[in-house]
Amino acid sequence: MTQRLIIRNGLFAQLQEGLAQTTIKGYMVVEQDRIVYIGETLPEVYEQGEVEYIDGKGLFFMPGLINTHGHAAMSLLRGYGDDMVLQSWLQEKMWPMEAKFTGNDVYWGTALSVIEMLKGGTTLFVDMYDHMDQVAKVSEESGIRAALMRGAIGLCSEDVQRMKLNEAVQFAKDWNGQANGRITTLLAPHAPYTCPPAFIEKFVEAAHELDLMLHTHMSETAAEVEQNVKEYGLRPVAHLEKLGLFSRPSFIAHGVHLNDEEIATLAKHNVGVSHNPGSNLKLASGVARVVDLQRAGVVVSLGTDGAASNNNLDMFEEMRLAALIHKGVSGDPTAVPAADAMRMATVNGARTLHMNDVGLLQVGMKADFIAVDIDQPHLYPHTDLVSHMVYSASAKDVQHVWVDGNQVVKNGECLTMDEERIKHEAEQCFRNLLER
Ligand SMILES: CSC[C@H]1O[C@@H](n2cnc3c(O)ncnc32)[C@H](O)[C@@H]1O
Ligand SMILES: [Zn+2]
Repeated sequence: MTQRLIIRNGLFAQLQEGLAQTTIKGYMVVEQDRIVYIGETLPEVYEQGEVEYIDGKGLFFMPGLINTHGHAAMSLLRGYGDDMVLQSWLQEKMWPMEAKFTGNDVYWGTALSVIEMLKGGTTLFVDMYDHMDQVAKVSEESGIRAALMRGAIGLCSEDVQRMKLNEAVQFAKDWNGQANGRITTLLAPHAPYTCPPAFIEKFVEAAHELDLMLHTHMSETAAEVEQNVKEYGLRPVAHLEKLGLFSRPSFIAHGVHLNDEEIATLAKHNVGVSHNPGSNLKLASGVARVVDLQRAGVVVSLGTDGAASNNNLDMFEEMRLAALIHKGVSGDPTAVPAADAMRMATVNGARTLHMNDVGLLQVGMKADFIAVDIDQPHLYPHTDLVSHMVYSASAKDVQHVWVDGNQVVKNGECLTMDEERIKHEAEQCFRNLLER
């Protein structure tokens, strides 16, 4: 028997570039894990057999948000190191605490982030961390879609580097395609300033062998660019290009400090950029050249980074920041219009990850979508709902969430995770970390 869901009286976001309208009023039909119909009227054939109906009145349906860069377990360190620049934040606050993290800490920290993300409308998240089996386990149990990788910092002996590479490869092999295809794996040398060139080359080699994408932090701060030039005689883009990183499908996090030539190189190799405006502002790293990147043809998506540098995982806030700051820095009010910001948080995330069946409400796509409660004072009048999602809404307005055709959030409550238990365990983990 086909499991069919029909949403009627709904307003559905249409973000395909070049379309005249940004919403359709009417019906959406989902069968199993796919969208099979969207339109103003409902063909009779869909009403036959067993059907679950949802009344979409007062709801705005849009693709699930795609968070293309983060470290979920870092939610345990939210508020632990505020108001610092990247290098001292990492060296003085994050790394000493992370060195004490166990698998149990990563499990509960990740669960805390995943429930925040699901309740806030994120249906696919990218995660780079350690103890990745725990991250995969949370992803499998919660029903979220995930692109996961063991991040490797190479500031250690060659033996430890080898161990980290093996772990990264083993994790990628074990989990790729698991959870009914909801988990995808990648490889991730952490950054050019934490990974010696030979170590990065080994990741590139492994990515070729296993046919995996690569992801890394790059050009986040001016100091990092300067250090790269001093150490290797090249800016980070040329350095990573020389090491072959862009010979694989890849995307970088941040890309704040890029010159014109570097932007052209990223475009040439089809390297995506995960723009993390909240984290870049909080760590005082700067503002990425998003308009120039887009003009050059680079796919720009949005990420939150970890909750310790953001300090939440609200992708609505990232859309709003992206739409606002580039107007501010350019003096051009047309920079990053609302529909562009929403594309960055949805379909561009999918393109960044080379996934062609998520990110849009379109026939044939996976049923990863969310319903936002638009019957709220801050979302009236219903002039332009795409504009409202970017400039006025927040994670708190998300009412229902589906991933892979399964409802995971209903009336604002996560159906797949035990919120009270997660909050309790995460608090315990943090207290225990302080004492260890
Ligand atoms: C090796 S796992 C990931 C590693 O990345 C660190 N991290 C978190 N946020 C950032 C950032 O903005 N730039 C660089 N590195 C970051 C995190 O603390 C983990 O150690
Ligand atoms: Zn990061």
